[in-house]
Amino acid sequence: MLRLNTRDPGFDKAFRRLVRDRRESDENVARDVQIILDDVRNRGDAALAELTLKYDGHALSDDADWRISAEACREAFDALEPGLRAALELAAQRIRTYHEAQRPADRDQVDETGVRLGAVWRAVDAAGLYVPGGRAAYPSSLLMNAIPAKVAGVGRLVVVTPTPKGQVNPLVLAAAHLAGVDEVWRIGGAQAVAALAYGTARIRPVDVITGPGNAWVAEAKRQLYGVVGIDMVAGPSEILVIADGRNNPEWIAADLLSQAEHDPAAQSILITDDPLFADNVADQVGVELALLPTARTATESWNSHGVIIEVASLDEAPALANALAAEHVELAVEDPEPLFRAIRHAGSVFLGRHTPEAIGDYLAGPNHVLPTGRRARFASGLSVLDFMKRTSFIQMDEAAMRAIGPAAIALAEAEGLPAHARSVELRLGI
Ligand SMILES: NC(=O)c1ccc[n+]([C@@H]2O[C@H](COP(=O)([O-])OP(=O)(O)OC[C@H]3O[C@@H](n4cnc5c(N)ncnc54)[C@H](O)[C@@H]3O)[C@@H](O)[C@H]2O)c1
Ligand SMILES: N[C@H](CO)Cc1c[nH]c[nH+]1
Ligand SMILES: [Zn+2]
Repeated sequence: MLRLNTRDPGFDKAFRRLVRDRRESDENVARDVQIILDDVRNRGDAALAELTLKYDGHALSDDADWRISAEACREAFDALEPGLRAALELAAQRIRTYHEAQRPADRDQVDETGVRLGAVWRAVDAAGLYVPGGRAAYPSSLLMNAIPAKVAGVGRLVVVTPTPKGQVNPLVLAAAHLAGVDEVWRIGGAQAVAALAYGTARIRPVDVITGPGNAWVAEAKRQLYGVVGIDMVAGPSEILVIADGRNNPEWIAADLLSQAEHDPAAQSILITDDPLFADNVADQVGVELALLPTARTATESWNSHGVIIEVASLDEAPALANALAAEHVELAVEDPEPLFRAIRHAGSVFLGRHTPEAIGDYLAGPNHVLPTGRRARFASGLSVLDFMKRTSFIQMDEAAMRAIGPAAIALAEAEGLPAHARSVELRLGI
């Protein structure tokens, strides 16, 4: 864990390094991913089977090894223990309600020159939904992917999720049934993203790939953008907690570890104006790590990427947070509003002492698939719009052409494109 103090002379340099380390993508991962993508593109299912055996220890032999049937998903849902079923249904209902409000409106208007113009929104035909499953299984990510896709009106929803050592997570299947997913394939990592993008003999390609994953998954999506659409790059989790000294250190330590336990590459950062509180949180992290079943991953993450930054005043925090542009930002203070107004770059913000990030992971309503690696500077969390695209339209009559056509002719001639000019002139009888 790295301890910094904004009053130290070396702070600016150390902070710049911290920011730079988050921005740079790992060259080794990029190279390995490119090899995997090429392999799946060239050899299709044979490459998928080899890579799945290599990385997941799962043999893809008969059909049931490849794909989970709709019936198996329904059976998993029917077999759910009532408490878990109620929790899953509550999460689905809250996520659906939140995302239904994101449905965009079409535009259709006639302007003052008589030109009709506007835009219509249409869903993509097929979406590939990545549901992580390496270290842990993520039924919550299935809901976060599939529900906005359904709300958008996507015709074909294709889930890919790894089943390490052949172990299928029943809650993922139950969530697939609840959300109305069409296909569930037992593949993961960069190879699954490649299969969705290029298609194979077994798997038909999709138009857009969404969802979170580890460094290999995130890099695969990044490299395949253009072959398919993607939501954004949602890689190893990050949390930045801005907390004053009046918090319970146990709560804040748990919040930091809630993201550290996802991945050794995850990052947890605390910014506080109280040095004693900083010490207490650091101690508490040690205490909680000793009790955590996920301690191995969380310890690696905290030791390699954990940071505590002491500031003279919390007024310094927004500038630091904006430079880090973290996936999640918690504002653990009495009145979070002034800090919230100053946070410009964050995937999602959690306001006040009683709003732990983990509640957003499961069922608050907003999407938990969020940009990482400082991409919150330009990207947003997954939404209904990621499954849709906008087609603009224009309709003219003769009068409208007389009003704006001559300007088009002038511009076409200025660009040296006479066929463009001619196509307008003819309609003006020139
Ligand atoms: N940003 C977000 O919105 C968000 C949301 C949820 C989860 N996450 C992140 O999702 C990730 C889940 O990771 P996970 O590993 O548990 O599951 P995962 O499904 O993302 O990755 C597992 C796959 O990674 C591939 N892989 C593992 N090691 C590899 C290697 N050395 N070379 C090539 N491929 C390799 C394998 O193919 C394996 O199937 C975590 O990083 C978590 O923080 C992010
Ligand atoms: N924190 C993750 C996003 O970075 C989402 C998640 C799912 N389950 C638990 N957490
Ligand atoms: Zn989480």
